[in-house]
Amino acid sequence: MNIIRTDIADVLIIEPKVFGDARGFFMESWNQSRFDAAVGSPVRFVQDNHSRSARGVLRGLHYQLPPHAQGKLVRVTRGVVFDVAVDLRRSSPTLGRWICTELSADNHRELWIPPGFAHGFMVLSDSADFLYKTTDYHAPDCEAAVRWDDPELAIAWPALDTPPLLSAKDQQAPGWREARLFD
Ligand SMILES: Cc1cn([C@H]2C[C@H](O)[C@@H](COP(=O)(O)OP(=O)(O)O[C@H]3O[C@@H](C)C(=O)[C@@H](O)[C@H]3O)O2)c(=O)[nH]c1=O
Repeated sequence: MNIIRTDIADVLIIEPKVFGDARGFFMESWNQSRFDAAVGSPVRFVQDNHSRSARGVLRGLHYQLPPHAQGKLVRVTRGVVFDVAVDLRRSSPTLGRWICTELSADNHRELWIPPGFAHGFMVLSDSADFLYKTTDYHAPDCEAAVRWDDPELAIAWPALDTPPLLSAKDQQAPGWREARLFD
């Protein structure tokens, strides 16, 4: 597997080794010892999630606060998404900065987003299956969100021909200035 360090410390792009043959392909989508070595410390995942979304759906920007902050290892098994992680760590030199990458069934890329980040994605294909592992359980009382289009964050979302489709919750998400940060 190939590890790409990003401009934000601790956020990693992972490219698994893909073995293609006449039948199709094989890859290890997660290998604990290699993954832990790349991250530099042991990571314990407790939940696997799968969502399906149509073109133009935007989910985000989401996070859970302590004591149920989540690290997420995210990937796409059908379609293409534009994926974003925003640094919410108060003491980080990159607080308020974001990184983005395209994740697709074809590029097999995975993104490791440690605890302390908001995460979201926009679907660029007709449909996308989004799979991710999390380091803590879903805890509705700890859920938080930041507006996807906050002007201060200025995330360079791809332009689509229609406005993105958001959940009611995401339409009411607070702006960056009101966002709860991680100490
Ligand atoms: C996230 C989650 C949701 N749910 C339920 C709650 C709700 O009824 C339904 C849909 O939830 P949401 O609208 O929050 O789903 P969604 O907007 O897909 O939320 C996800 O968005 C991406 C960007 C993330 O980073 C994830 O951590 C998660 O927040 O699923 C669970 O049961 N377990 C979970 O872990």
